[in-house]
Amino acid sequence: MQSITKLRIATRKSQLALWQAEHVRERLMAAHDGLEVELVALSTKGDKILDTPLSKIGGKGLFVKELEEAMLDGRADIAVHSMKDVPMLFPEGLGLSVILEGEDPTDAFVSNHYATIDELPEGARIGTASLRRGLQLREARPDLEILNLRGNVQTRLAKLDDGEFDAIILATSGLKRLGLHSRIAQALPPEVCLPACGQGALGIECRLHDPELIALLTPLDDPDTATRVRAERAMNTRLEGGCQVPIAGYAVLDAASETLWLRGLVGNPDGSQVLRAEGRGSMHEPEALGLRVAEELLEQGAGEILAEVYGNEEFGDNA
Ligand SMILES: NCc1[nH]cc(CCC(=O)O)c1CC(=O)O
Repeated sequence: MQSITKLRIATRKSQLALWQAEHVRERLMAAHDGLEVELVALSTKGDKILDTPLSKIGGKGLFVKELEEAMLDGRADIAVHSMKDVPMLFPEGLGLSVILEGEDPTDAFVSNHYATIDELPEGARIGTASLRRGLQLREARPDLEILNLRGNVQTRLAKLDDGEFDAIILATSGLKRLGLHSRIAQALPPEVCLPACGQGALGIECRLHDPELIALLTPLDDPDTATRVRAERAMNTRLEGGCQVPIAGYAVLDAASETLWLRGLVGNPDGSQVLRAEGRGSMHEPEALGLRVAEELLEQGAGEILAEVYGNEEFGDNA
């Protein structure tokens, strides 16, 4: 017998966050007859401060802290996160309970004038605040001018439409969720732009000592996506990747052979040094594979590159 009759979801107020929370609300109501689910919309530090590079505001989990406080003091029961924004460590008592089926994990090239990144003319202006995206773009096209671009998805699109940029890069998943498929000029293949760890996947955070609540959430879990994300996050954790780092990690699951293929990348922001490593391993041991790929990157000098980035004030967004 299910005794929880009402659940509150803490969410940020951006359209994408609201879409994601609403999606989980509908999934939960479909899984549990008569369950009432309510959204509790909160402003986070990362949403309020838009004129400063994220690195200067400081603190990991700029977008999740307020949501976690709401769960800890009982104003909310769960929080829905884009997995790529979720820090590696959780406050005492909280943790991830389920990972939902993932959307397309790629990055999207978005432009009003050019169909692909290769069509961009020499010296074109491209907007992104992500070190990960910036360094891979520089590597592919050293001639491009890479400019800082912050704000939520709609703000970023508005800046593109105002002519500030010839193109911008956004997560394909975010655009699809918001019904903005038509904005995607080109889904960048992982060979051109390896996605962020956890990109495209949603996770639910909750109080871990609440078995009844966790049982209620379990039907939403997608084990294949969870496996993929666990490998990517294990790699990120070993590299001590916070959220504002030039690290990419992308795992692909082959269910038939029960193997996982993980590719990782670390680079310095100007793209002058880009390290890559990859590995295959059992889908039953995703963390072991993540560790192995991380170790290979560290052997190539990833630690030195990251130490330099962490010591530098200028680094940017986590996308
Ligand atoms: N950094 C912001 C952010 N966090 C999650 C997404 C949506 C994609 C996802 O679910 O991973 C986005 C937007 C973007 O990167 O364009």
